[in-house]
Amino acid sequence: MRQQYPLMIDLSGRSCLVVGGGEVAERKVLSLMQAGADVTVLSPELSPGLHALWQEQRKFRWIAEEFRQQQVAGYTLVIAATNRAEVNLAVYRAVKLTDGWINIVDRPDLCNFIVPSVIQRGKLMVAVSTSGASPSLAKKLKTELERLIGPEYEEYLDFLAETRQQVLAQVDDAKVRKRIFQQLLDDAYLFASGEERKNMAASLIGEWSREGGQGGKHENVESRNPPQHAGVNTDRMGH
Ligand SMILES: C[C@@]1(CC(=O)O)c2cc3[nH]c(cc4nc(cc5[nH]c(cc(n2)[C@H]1CCC(=O)O)[C@@](C)(CC(=O)O)[C@@H]5CCC(=O)O)C(CC(=O)O)=C4CCC(=O)O)c(CCC(=O)O)c3CC(=O)O
Ligand SMILES: NC(=O)C1=CN([C@@H]2O[C@H](COP(=O)(O)OP(=O)(O)OC[C@H]3O[C@@H](n4cnc5c(N)ncnc54)[C@H](O)[C@@H]3O)[C@@H](O)[C@H]2O)C=CC1
Repeated sequence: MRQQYPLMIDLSGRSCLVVGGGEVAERKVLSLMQAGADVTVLSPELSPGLHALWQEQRKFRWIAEEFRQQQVAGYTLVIAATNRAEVNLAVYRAVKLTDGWINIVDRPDLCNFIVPSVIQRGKLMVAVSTSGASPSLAKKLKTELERLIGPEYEEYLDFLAETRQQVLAQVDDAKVRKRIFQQLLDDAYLFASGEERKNMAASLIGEWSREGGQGGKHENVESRNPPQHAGVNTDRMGH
C-alpha cells in the first residue's frame, strides 16, 4: 500500500478539470465547487444533477466534447471520471506529461491524490480515508461521525475562533492561554447557548487575566474546573 499524506489545500479560484459528467463526476464537481474552485467539466453529456446545476447557475464551465490529449494544460488538478477505462488512462497519460495532480476514479493505483469522505460543520472538516481500500467503509465511518459531531459544532467553533483571538490579544502568558483554550473545550461551552457561552468565556478570561497579571499564581491550573452554568448539562447530552 502507498502511504498517503493528508493535507487541506486552498483551491479557491483555482482551475480544476473533471473529465466525464456522470454520477461520480457530479460528486467530485460538487465538492470542488464547495471549495471555491473554478471547475471545468469536459464531457459530451452531463448527469441530470450536473445539467440542472449548469442550466440554473452556470457555476462551472462545460465543454461538451470528448476528451483530447491537449485539453489538460493549465489546470491545478485533473479528475478523470468517465466510464471508459481507456479514456481515463489517456487523461492520466496526458497529465503525467506535465507532472500534474491527477485522480483517476477507476485506477487508485495511478492516482497521485484521492478524495476522502468528508463531514463539514462550518470551519470544521473531518475527512476519512481508507487509502482506497474500501470507499464504502470511509462513507460508513463518516455517517457515524456525523452523529457524534453534530451541527452545534459550527457555531461552537466560531465561538472558539473568536474567543481565541481575544485571549491571544489579552493574555500574555502562553501557559495561561493554553489552560484557557483547554477549558473552553469543556462540553459546558459546547452545549451552552451563544449568549451563555460568551458570558462564561468572559468571566473565565477575566479570572485568568487578573491572576496572570499578579504572576506566580498558576500552581493550581491543573486542578481548576471549568465554570459551571445554571441549566447547562455537562454530560454528552445524548451523543
Ligand atoms: C481511490 C478512490 C479514488 C477517488 O475517487 O478519489 C476511490 C475509488 C473507487 N471507488 C469505487 C467505488 C465506490 N466509491 C464510493 C464512494 C466514494 N468514493 C470516494 C473516494 C474514493 N473512491 C477514493 C478512495 C477513498 C478512500 O477510501 O480513501 C468517496 C469517499 C469520495 C468521493 O468520491 O467524493 C465517496 C464517498 C463519499 C461520501 O461520503 O458519500 C462508493 C459508495 C457509494 O457510492 O455509495 C463506491 C461503491 C462501493 C465500493 O466499491 O466500495 C471504486 C470501484 C468502482 C467500480 O466498482 O467500478 C473505485 C475504484 C477502485 O477501487 O478500483
Ligand atoms: N472513485 C469513485 O468514487 C467511484 C468510481 N467509479 C468508477 O467511475 C466510473 C464512472 O462512473 P459513473 O460516473 O457512475 O458513470 P456514468 O456512466 O454515470 O458517467 C460516465 C460519464 O463519462 C462521460 N464520457 C464518456 N466518454 C467520454 C469521453 N471520451 N470524454 C469525456 N467524457 C466522456 C459520459 O458523457 C458520462 O457523463 C465507473 O466506470 C467506475 O469505474 C464508480 C463508483 C465510485
